[in-house]
Amino acid sequence: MNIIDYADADLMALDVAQLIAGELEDALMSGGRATLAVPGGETPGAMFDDLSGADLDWDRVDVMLTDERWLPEVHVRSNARQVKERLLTDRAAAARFHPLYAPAERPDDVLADIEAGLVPCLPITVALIGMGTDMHVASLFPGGDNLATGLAAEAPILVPMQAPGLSEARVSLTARVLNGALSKHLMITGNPKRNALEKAAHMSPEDAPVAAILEDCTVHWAP
Ligand SMILES: O=C1O[C@H](COP(=O)(O)O)[C@@H](O)[C@H](O)[C@H]1O
Repeated sequence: MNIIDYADADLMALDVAQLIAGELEDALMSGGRATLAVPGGETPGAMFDDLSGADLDWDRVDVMLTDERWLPEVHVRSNARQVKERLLTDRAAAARFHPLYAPAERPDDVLADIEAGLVPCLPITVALIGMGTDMHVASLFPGGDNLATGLAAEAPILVPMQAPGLSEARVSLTARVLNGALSKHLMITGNPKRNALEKAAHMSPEDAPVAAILEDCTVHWAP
């Protein structure tokens, strides 16, 4: 595993933002568009703050989430809400955002439409992925009802996901789509996640979904 250790989370945020900006800039040099996939949760906020001011042709960048909680964007737990408030500001406000949520009772009702909107943005140029201490990545949860589909070689772009203990339904990019990214970064903080990651490296993706995305992935860790 390629793990970069940082002295603290602020330094990690700054470095990851610079790395991602550089990778997007390289991709944009060919004249086309680039796609950035980002996680929700607590970990990426500071990195979003740093990346939002990067001097890039943001109007040629598509931004999508790795996963979403099935909640309207006004909800405090909405991953889209955080992306809009902390990443798509400053220069990055010019990027094109592709939400994974649409107003419908269940993800299944609108998933095909959301997937159709993502097709032109694939493959992902840079995927930043988050992980929980339970070893879930994106919303590929251990014990999730659609985990097998989310890990399958022929998986669709998105899977709906329900898992024990979750307070709402989820939608997630599948491991196939995350692994199709030209560059993959996993960003985690704290010893419990570090220990979980090291354990996961010897486990099956069915038990530790993060194991499905570790190949060719750079891990960034701060205490
Ligand atoms: O629920 C989620 O959790 C993971 C990890 O979040 P964190 O708060 O521990 O950083 C996140 O990567 C995912 O996008 C999110 O929906």
